[in-house]
Amino acid sequence: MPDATAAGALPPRPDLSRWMMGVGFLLTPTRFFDACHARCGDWFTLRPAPGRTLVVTADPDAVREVLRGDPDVLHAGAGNAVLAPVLGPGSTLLLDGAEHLRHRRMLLPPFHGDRLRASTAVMEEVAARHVAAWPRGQAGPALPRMQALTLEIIVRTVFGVEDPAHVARVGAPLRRVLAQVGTRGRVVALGLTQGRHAGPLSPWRRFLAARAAADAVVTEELAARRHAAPGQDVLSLLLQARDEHGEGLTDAELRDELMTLLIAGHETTATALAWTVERLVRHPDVLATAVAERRAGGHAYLDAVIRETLRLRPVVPAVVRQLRRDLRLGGWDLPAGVHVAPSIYLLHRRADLYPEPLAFRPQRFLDAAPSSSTWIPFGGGVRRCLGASFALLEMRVVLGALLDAAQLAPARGDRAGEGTTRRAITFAPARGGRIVLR
Ligand code: HEM
Repeated sequence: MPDATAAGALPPRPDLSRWMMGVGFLLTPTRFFDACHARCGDWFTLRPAPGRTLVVTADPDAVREVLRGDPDVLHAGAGNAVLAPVLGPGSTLLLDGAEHLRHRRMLLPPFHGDRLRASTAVMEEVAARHVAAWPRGQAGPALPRMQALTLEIIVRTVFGVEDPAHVARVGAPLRRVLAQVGTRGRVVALGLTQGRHAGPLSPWRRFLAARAAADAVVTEELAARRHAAPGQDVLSLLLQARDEHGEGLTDAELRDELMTLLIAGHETTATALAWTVERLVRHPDVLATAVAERRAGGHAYLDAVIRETLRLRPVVPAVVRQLRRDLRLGGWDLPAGVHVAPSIYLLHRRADLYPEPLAFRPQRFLDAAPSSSTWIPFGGGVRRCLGASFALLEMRVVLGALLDAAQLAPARGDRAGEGTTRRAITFAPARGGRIVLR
């Protein structure tokens, strides 16, 4: 659908310089969104790329309406089109309508109920082994360590493989794809060279080569599994899953879904874990309470720490929906084609929803469970992250293993909180969550 250009109907555009509009969005994203909010309030319009109109909102009523609205009018798949080069067109994240529901129904069961509980043993074993091997007494970023750990968990959960060499053979090409979008500079370079006919060393061509290598490994695993006896892993369950017409997913669809689960399923969780330790080492009282609770065998406070981190440092800063027809929202008549983006980042920082919103205070979530309309790090409605329960359990297990095995401290001279950097579509700690383990 062509994007809308009917500017008159749209919320204001922030009066920021062209440079700030382009570079701020990519390089200093939280400062950029704070500046837009300060200038325009809860609604503003951005043009992040030619022909793309993004209406950002932090208005709680509108956010609720968008997340719970008619999925045939509010297309999330079209809104996520930017992910297509990495995930492929058959990814749940990129589908809409009946096809989206068909895929989602088949993907959900492995990540819930008994199946989810069965994943705990893998999470515990991997977490304890990785944490034991992390260097002691030396400052370093938590993020790469968390990425290696969550990658092993998701590869083992999805493919049911245990042999370390096999896990590495599947995991390494996936990390190489993500490395292509892993820094601010690379995101900018990729955007500038995307789709252009350039030499083999151009960022876009290098990205395509990395993706082809990852594709090849996933396709190979898939082919091998089609001929093997089914196990309890996610791929075995997906191979057996059938829709209401008795049809399963094709190989091309399965490939894209596996890519989605592997990538969406570990990079986000690793970043959330890095933010959690970044926050914990700067709040010794919170850290001490979490350790004491762990020794007493509980996890309610640790869960609240995780929820508070996801509130204040959401890994995915916004969800996006493209309008398939004109829609009135928050008093604005938005034309079909526009992209509407409920801002998770701005919503979570509203003083009317969270008193003293910038304070890191896990207690908020001990007194009351998070509300599904004001705490939305996993999005919402029929598009809510289908790995949310998996991610929350994994975070509890990994942080628990960390608190059991080591004392956490901030790196020397590193008392101030870390800023935010953009890694592809995620917001990550600027220095990777630097900590020292003792
Ligand atoms: C802390 C970790 C995670 C965060 C913050 C996160 C966040 C999100 C968000 C914001 C969305 C979009 C929701 C919307 O548009 O309303 C999403 C969708 C999705 N996530 Fe996650 N996610 C995480 C972990 C995971 C894991 C572990 C998996 C898989 C094992 C996963 C798989 C997916 C999938 C398949 C979708 C698409 C759902 C759909 O469109 O129906 N995510 N996630």
